[in-house]
Amino acid sequence: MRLTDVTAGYPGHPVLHQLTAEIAESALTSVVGPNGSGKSTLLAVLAGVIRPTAGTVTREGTERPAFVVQRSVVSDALPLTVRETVAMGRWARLGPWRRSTARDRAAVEECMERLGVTALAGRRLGELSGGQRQRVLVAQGLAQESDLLLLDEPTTGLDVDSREAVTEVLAELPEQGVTVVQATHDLEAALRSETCLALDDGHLTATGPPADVLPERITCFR
Ligand SMILES: Nc1ncnc2c1ncn2[C@@H]1O[C@H](COP(=O)(O)OP(=O)(O)OP(=O)(O)O)[C@@H](O)[C@H]1O
Repeated sequence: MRLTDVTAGYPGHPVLHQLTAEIAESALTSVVGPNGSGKSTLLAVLAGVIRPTAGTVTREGTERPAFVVQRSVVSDALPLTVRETVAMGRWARLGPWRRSTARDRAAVEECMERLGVTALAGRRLGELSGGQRQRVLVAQGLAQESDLLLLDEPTTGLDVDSREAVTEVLAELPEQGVTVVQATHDLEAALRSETCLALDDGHLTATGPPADVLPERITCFR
């Protein structure tokens, strides 16, 4: 996936400025940088949610990207159970009658299992703690089985065990042919990635292996 001279943002507020970057296929990439540097905006551009006002984004895959947003974006009032929320990840794959198959149901159970939320399957999303909800959203993203998984701060606010579990799952996906891009303030998670893209004020300031990119940017992590 390649971005060439991409300028993008919000009406009257450009955030990314002529950004050129390459995202390796079947690899885990972390986007790092201070608050407001444009990480979420970059993910939204990669997801196709925000269209660049200039420049181009090219990608080989044709599958719809799976985009896991920050948990704060999801309303507490949604009357959905955990299982129903994860099953929403299958919607794009359902046939014309919107009927789920045994394969769909198995994928939902497997993703809940991988994220350790099976015991919560019947609970309403609004009743969960922030960390539990975060894991459910990651499970929904996995259930889409896209070849491109984009995640906005997937480990923020998780306890140590949950953080490690999510980081482990994300690190395994590239072996299965999935390109994973996460925006993160989690140093451990960034260290597990193959490549880091560092943003500052909408500009790409560094790109390369974590050992090269992270030491000078340690203040971006909390
Ligand atoms: N919906 C919006 N409308 C207008 N401006 C926005 C909107 N969302 C974000 N911005 C602005 O765009 C800039 C980049 O925000 P973005 O959320 O991409 O940063 P970020 O690096 O993800 O930050 P954080 O680490 O705090 O999540 C900020 O100046 C922010 O105020």
